[in-house]
Amino acid sequence: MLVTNPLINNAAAAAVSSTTSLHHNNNNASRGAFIVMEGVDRCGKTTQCGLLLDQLRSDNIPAVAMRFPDRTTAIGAMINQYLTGGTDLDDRAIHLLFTCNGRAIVLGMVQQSDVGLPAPDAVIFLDLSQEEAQQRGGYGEERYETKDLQIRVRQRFQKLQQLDTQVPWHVVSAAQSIEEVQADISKIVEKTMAQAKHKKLGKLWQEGDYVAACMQEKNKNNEEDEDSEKEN
Ligand SMILES: Cc1cn([C@H]2C[C@H](O)[C@@H](COP(=O)(O)OP(=O)(O)O)O2)c(=O)[nH]c1=O
Repeated sequence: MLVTNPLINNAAAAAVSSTTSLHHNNNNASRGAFIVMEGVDRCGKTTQCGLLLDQLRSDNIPAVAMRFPDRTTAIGAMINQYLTGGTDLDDRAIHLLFTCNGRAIVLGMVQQSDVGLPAPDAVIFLDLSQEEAQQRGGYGEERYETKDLQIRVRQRFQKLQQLDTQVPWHVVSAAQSIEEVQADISKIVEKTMAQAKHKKLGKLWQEGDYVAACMQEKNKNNEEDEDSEKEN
């Protein structure tokens, strides 16, 4: 979910899985806030974004939601075909389609294609274990909704959170009741909107962060390779 200036409609979140977003423009403020809601499939992004949108509007705060991938565009239709199993695509090709559609898919070198996109004022990460997500409705219908992949997605999110020195990440337990998650999100959104008024909107993966992230990723991969060689 994003809460943002309405001029920005190509917001990006550097992560796997669908992102629901919300744009907000408060006339009394210099600008609105841009907030990304993330998490594994079925953690509750769509539900919580809808609740937040209703709440902001009932408080007379203009807000707009955006969803990634946006399956209504021509590129979104190609992503949809891939996710629902209709077509096969090379990993790099699907990554670029996600980027063109407004978001990224994995860490490391592929971050390059997202450098310079608007950076969120906050990321709200709805944290849910794979076991709990699997018990929720509709799980397993799409290509990425497999146990192993979703476990890796959650680990990648945790890594991304450590690498992201630019954007504040807020981890909310999505295993709570809908009302408890909603209350946690409300507090974060309120604080983020107040802070965003006085801040310039940043750009995603500025060169320094990007290079640092790639180096960390490369070192980690080398360590993992060495560990698996020792095990073999
Ligand atoms: C928010 C929430 C959703 N659900 C269910 C409703 C939906 O059938 C399913 C997925 O919710 P949804 O909001 O669509 O998740 P996402 O957008 O992250 O994929 O989970 C719960 O069981 N408990 C919850 O607390």
